[in-house]
Amino acid sequence: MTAPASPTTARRAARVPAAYVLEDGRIFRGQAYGAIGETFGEAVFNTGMTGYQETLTDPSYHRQIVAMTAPQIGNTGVNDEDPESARIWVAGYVVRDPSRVSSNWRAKRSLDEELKAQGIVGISGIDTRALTRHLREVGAMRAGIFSGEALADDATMLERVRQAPQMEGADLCGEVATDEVYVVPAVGEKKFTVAALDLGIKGMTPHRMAERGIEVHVLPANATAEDVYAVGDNGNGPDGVFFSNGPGDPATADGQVAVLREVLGRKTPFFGICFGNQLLGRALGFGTYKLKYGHRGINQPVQDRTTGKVEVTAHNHGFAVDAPLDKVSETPFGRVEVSHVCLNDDVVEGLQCFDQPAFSVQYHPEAAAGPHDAAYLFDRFFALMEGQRA
Ligand SMILES: NC(=O)CC[C@H](N)C(=O)O
Repeated sequence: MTAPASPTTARRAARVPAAYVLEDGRIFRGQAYGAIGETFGEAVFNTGMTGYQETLTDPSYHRQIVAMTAPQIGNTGVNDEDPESARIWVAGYVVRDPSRVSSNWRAKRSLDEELKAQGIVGISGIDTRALTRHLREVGAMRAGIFSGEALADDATMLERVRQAPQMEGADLCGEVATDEVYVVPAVGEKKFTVAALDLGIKGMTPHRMAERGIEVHVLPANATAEDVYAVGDNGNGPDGVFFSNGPGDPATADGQVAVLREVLGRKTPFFGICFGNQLLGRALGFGTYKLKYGHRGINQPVQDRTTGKVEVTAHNHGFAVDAPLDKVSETPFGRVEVSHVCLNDDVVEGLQCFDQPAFSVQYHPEAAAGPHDAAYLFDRFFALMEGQRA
């Protein structure tokens, strides 16, 4: 009779080799984590030390393979309260050291189990510092994770990665948004009604509005201006319009830009977050461009140029608005200023219209996960609607 395997031996036996293959030929080898198989997406990294559940379930990560720079992931397991949507959206997951123990009073299962249950292919045991430095130097690019039967010789895997679609030019918000309209009721007395275009909305966003007395009607990504103005009491249309975060290249979202131009033309109060900021930029006539490796994390310094204050903020974006920082721009919808800027790299992080009740930010005031410094932006939206009603 053989002695029972020690936990260490059992773990070793369970290890399945895996490879993380980048489009430029760099290969990291590790072990399968989560589901076994193959997956493709854009290689990006997230610097959050916490909030992995919110990251995994953020629809903006659709078609991206996310590497966590925090060395150990999974410590608090998975609960049923923190997801930002009904499923995990990342195309693949890359970690250094998966926690062997889930320890939290809210934990229902381990992260490994959750990744497996949702069929998310991941890899662990790779040098995520070297990976991140590489992506910072060379830029975000296509990648693939291969394990089990999918693990092949390097040339074959590389060829498969190079056949995957690029993020630039990808029109993805329709793939993650709701098909049906739904309503998030105001908490307490209802003060305003907002039509929110779901381009990949995170659950916390309507919640932040609802807790301020706003009833939020969440509309599919392909909603028309007519659909937007059908929201609200007595046929008067909504008190405000909101455009959410979302995956893909904002340059592809022509339909939504056309809707937004109609909203601006009617001077309805508007607030946009992330993808919504990029679309406000486009509606005003600015371009958007792909950043070298993007901003993804929960401690990015942003300056609110109207108050001079610096906020520590949550980010998840790979594209940005191309607007001048040093002057007020004249646009078909009046004067506009860059209201917020990232202090790491001077990327546009917010737009403020002067002749329109409209503004937007590139980062995440809903803070899920992340610091709450930017919560005042929901109050600004509320105040805009109050001003319009007065
Ligand atoms: N979180 C978002 O809304 C991301 C917007 C866009 N997909 C980008 O990567 O820049």
